[in-house]
Amino acid sequence: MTSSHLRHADADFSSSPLLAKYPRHNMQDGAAIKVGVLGATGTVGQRFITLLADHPWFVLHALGASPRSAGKPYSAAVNWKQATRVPAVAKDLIVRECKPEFFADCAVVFSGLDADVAGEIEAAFRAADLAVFSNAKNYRRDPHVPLIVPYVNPFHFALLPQQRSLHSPSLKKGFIITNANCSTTGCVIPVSALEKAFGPIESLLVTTLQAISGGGYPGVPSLDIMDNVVPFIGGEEEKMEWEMLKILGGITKNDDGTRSFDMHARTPLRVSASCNRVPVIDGHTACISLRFARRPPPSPQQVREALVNFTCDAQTLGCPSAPRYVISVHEEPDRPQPRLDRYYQDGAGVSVGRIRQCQVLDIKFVVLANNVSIGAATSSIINAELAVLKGFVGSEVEGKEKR
Ligand SMILES: NC(=O)C1=CN([C@@H]2O[C@H](COP(=O)(O)OP(=O)(O)OC[C@H]3O[C@@H](n4cnc5c(N)ncnc54)[C@H](OP(=O)(O)O)[C@@H]3O)[C@@H](O)[C@H]2O)C=CC1
Ligand SMILES: N[C@@H](CC(=O)OP(=O)(O)O)C(=O)O
Repeated sequence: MTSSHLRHADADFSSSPLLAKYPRHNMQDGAAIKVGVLGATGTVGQRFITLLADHPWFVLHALGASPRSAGKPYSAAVNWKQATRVPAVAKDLIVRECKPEFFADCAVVFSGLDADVAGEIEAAFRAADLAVFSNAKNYRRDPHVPLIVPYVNPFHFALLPQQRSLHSPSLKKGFIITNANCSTTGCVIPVSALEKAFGPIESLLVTTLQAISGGGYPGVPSLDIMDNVVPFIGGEEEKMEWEMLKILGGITKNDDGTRSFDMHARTPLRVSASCNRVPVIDGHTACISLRFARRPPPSPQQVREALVNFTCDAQTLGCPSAPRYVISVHEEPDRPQPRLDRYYQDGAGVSVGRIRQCQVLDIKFVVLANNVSIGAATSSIINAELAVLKGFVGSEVEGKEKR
């Protein structure tokens, strides 16, 4: 085991010819990349449809949902819950069953499938050599599947060639990439910014206040959540505790030439999470306290500056869905708040406030992230944009050579 640990520096695509092929502005007709959405009628699926309707590179080509919805035009199948109307590009598309043959022309397939069915369906799509970007939890722990938060660890794309070659039979274009649990995503973005600025974080305690939409539609019954807080979300705490380690962890090159995720190659972090459901429609809040490895730790003012100045590859490379600013830092003592801050950067950014000293660990603060946008659909879309820029989409060769 061991040897080199890959870091952000490995992800150098600044000279990629694909940047010239897929510029920031809209592409000419015919050059767009056809995409499909599985689970298109759900909470996350509807956010995909809204975001993809105006996407400069991707064009909606095929939609899938359960056999209950299949065969109907999208506008008839969906129980649309967005403030805007069903986009014209989607409303007349006939919803398909989630079978690879209906998506064969798609270079990218986004999945907002219910986790009860995502496992088998996503595996079938990958086996059909399709590139799948999933929101579901099923493959997040898979040792060959990158768990990517686009502002944090795009260098984990380096595992894709191995996923393709170890698949039986080996794949030319297909793979599965997952994004993280929505609460994990909101937390790991500021945490990675602090790690980048001040080095490893040793311990992290987090208490979440999670929106109802996190449970999909219709989710928690109104009589359970109105006038109430439910101090349990099945499986959520465990996911937050290990997902952060996989995301912040490194990649180890083994003696036999294969690569593995190594949770502790880059971080000594230990996480303890307490998760609560609250009567908020969208936007997960998390109260975080953490301890840095370095002594003395940074001051609250230094933490503030590091968060304000955070930038990432998705921005500098020109991913069209990357926000201009990733982290908004509030000085007001009563922010962030879900109702006021969940649409920061159209839901693609996160809001941080109440940065102060912690009397037990080092620093504490509050973070708010839109669970349906950066917590789900927006992350998948930016991951796909990064995959295009890295040459992993629609290409058998380029992705193997660029990392
Ligand atoms: N909501 C959120 O904030 C987040 C959700 N996620 C994850 O994203 C995924 C989707 O979540 P969400 O949108 O909230 O869930 P919803 O329950 O709102 O939507 C589920 C989707 O799956 C489809 N579906 C259900 N059964 C089948 C089947 N047998 N075959 C094919 N499709 C089926 C539904 O289609 P139909 O309408 O026809 O029943 C629907 O489109 C889940 O895995 C969830 O854990 C991840 C991060 C955040
Ligand atoms: N469980 C989260 C949303 C979600 O679906 O998470 P996951 O994709 O990790 O199962 C919530 O209820 O807010």
